[in-house]
Amino acid sequence: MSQETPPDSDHGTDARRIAAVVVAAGKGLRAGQGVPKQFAAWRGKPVVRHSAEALAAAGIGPILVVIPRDCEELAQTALDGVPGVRLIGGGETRQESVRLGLEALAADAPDLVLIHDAARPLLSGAVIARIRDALKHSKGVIPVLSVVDSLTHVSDNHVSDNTVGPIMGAPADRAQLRRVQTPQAFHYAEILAAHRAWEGPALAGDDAKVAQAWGMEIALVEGDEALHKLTFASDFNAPAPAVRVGTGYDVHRLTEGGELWLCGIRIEHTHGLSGHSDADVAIHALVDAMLGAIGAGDIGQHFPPSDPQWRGASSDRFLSHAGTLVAQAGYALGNADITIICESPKIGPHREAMRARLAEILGVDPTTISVKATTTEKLGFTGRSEGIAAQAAVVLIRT
Ligand SMILES: Nc1ccn([C@@H]2O[C@H](COP(=O)(O)OP(=O)(O)OP(=O)(O)O)[C@@H](O)[C@H]2O)c(=O)n1
Ligand SMILES: C[C@](O)(CO)[C@H](O)COP(=O)(O)O
Repeated sequence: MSQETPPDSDHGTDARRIAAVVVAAGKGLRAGQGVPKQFAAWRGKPVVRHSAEALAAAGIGPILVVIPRDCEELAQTALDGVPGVRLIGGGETRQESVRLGLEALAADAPDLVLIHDAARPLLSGAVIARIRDALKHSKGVIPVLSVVDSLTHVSDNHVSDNTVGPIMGAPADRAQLRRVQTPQAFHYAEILAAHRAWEGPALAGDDAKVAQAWGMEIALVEGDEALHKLTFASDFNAPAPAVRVGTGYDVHRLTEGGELWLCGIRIEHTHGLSGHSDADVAIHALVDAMLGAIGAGDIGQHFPPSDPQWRGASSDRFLSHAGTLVAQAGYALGNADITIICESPKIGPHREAMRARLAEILGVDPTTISVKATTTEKLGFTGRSEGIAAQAAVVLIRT
């Protein structure tokens, strides 16, 4: 394996087609969840949905999710609505499940493929970006973490002969060891050939081993402690963070005539805000802050402006959807602080009605919500009354 590759900054320029295989065909027995662990709820949604959404958000597709052959209904429910997902039956071992997933991509072969364990839900955009950067220079890339503890062989719950280090009794050289994670990424044609050719043990370990046996050199990038593989029941009891924070910002253009909606109430004014929905800029900023706090993307992902069903829609619906997602993720609104930036109308006379309306939509006490306003001293687009901007910050408390 080669040395850890530093990320570069222009991974966005790689135009090669990149797909994903998410292996979710294990039994997940050690987790003891009643259903295979990848379909059990974890931090507000099924385990497998976390990484499928992260891959979709990174523009990766199709996403082949390899599932146990008797779990189609569970998998469909768990992954409902995630863009680019396709389901396929898996095999007896992880290696077989990976190979079946790769074979299923062959009819419309991508250039690159990410192979990921469904059991590793916290897949960040930063890890995906590091892997994609390294793929510009390498045919195979895996995320790894350093080893900080000593390693030993055991037998009958006692330390046994040391076969880890080079010398009897000597500690293993941790500088030469790494903990291996997924996604592991490869040139598609080559990893498919490697899996087809694999004649090693049924429990291959990981795809890097299969690729290495086939003669591929594998580059390393920094992994992520959060990308931990959920394995035992205790992994499902671990509490989510007690507090989460999100921010949102939005702008809409003022046009003569039309309706002006702010914080869910209609305000009489010479101008209205234009947009695909009712253009309630303050609610949109608040929705983005709430979605941001639970890592659920942004308002455009949930209600695409290109979708005609949201034309003229009341933003109340967006806010109540964000409230539902926050509750599903296991959080409640601690407080929200909204600032509306405009020369006119004056917000003060409407402030209490706005707080009451937002509180009503979210089912919270109005004291939870603050609505403030400021001008920009006639400077900029808000100063020239060309548009209204709003920003919001929220704190969510674990329920
Ligand atoms: N035949 C198999 C075995 C495993 N996996 C997947 O490979 C990943 C890593 O496997 P592991 O965490 O060991 O899961 P299980 O084998 O399901 O767990 P257990 O040993 O507790 O039953 C998981 O996402 C799992 O669903 C798979 O797709 N097909
Ligand atoms: C691929 C892997 O996640 C790398 O750490 C790991 O090997 C998969 O777990 P398994 O228990 O070996 O299936």
